Amino acid sequence: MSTSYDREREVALHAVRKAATLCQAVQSQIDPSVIEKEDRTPVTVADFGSQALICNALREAFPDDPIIAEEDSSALRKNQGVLLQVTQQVQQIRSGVTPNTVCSWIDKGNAGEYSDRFWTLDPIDGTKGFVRGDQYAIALALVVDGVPQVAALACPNLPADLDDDDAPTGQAFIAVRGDGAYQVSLNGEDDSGTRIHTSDAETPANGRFTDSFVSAHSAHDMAKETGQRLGITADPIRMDSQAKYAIVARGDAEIYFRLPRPGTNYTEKIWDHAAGMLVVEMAGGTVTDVNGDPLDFTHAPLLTENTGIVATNGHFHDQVLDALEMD
Ligand SMILES: Nc1ncnc2c1ncn2[C@@H]1O[C@H](COP(=O)(O)O)[C@@H](OP(=O)(O)O)[C@H]1O
Ligand SMILES: [Mg+2]
Ligand SMILES: [Mg+2]
Ligand SMILES: [Mg+2]
Repeated sequence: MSTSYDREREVALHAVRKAATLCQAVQSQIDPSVIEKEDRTPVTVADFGSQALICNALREAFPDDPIIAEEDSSALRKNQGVLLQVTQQVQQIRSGVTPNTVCSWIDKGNAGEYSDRFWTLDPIDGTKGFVRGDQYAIALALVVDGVPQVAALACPNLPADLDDDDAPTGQAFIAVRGDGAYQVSLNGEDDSGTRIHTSDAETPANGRFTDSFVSAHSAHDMAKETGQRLGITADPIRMDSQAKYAIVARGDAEIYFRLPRPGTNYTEKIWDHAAGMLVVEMAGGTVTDVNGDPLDFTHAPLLTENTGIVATNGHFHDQVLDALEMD
């Protein structure tokens, strides 16, 4: 029996659109008040505000669904000035909300561990890009029995056409397993959007690959050498956030490499990949780790069974894995 996820799709799209409005308002300010977390990574007013709005929207629509999200309110409760800023931003969309309620909405995202049906949320993916004024994403996915089924990926700074400087920016990517992937204007009223497909290139040669803007997040040298072995001559498209999955899904690049840096053993987080992976798969692409294994979401919040990520247009995935020459 197939399950319809129409309501989940609608709620997810609406929630990421509202969160994007908040993020755009914060990004237009000069100082987005960065806090450093205990792991020394940055978080901003917009990360917290986005998580509060989306968790509340999910709480209202699906009160029984756990949410595994990146942020929690502990750093915020210790910083009343920033909490006030977050509350003011959330009030632009949900008037009258108090700081305490904002914190409780954020912490609705702290389900922490795997269950048969849960949402996973990255309220801002690519916070470093967000702070720089570059690409970032708001990434929400519903995972059922360990498999992402619904994805809403908002990319507020992504142009409709990467090669056109005048193209309008602000896209959302929506995918439901078995039902294709769609690009929807972030700021418009149309919820259906346009179906997207990965590139139809049958060989990687002369294609393009994308990897992280931040060299600490993925081995740039290894990606470049692998690209050269595959006959790719174009410069990599270095970009923050799951916007990388989006550009593979709509055919602007053939490959996304996220390669572990030698000597490090970082474990990827589910919210950095669940939504993007589903968008690529439903656009015709393939996503595995560097060993060719499928991403395993049953160890949420971490992808403990996987090492690195490779996403391709789906036409030469094995060839790309072979070229990686991982030992
Ligand atoms: N050493 C590391 N290796 C790989 N990914 C890392 C990392 N340190 C942090 N990250 C993750 O990389 C994400 C950003 O990816 P990208 O470089 O593709 O934009 C971050 O998401 P957040 O920005 O949501 O914290 C964070 O979860
Ligand atoms: Mg982070
Ligand atoms: Mg992230
Ligand atoms: Mg984040």
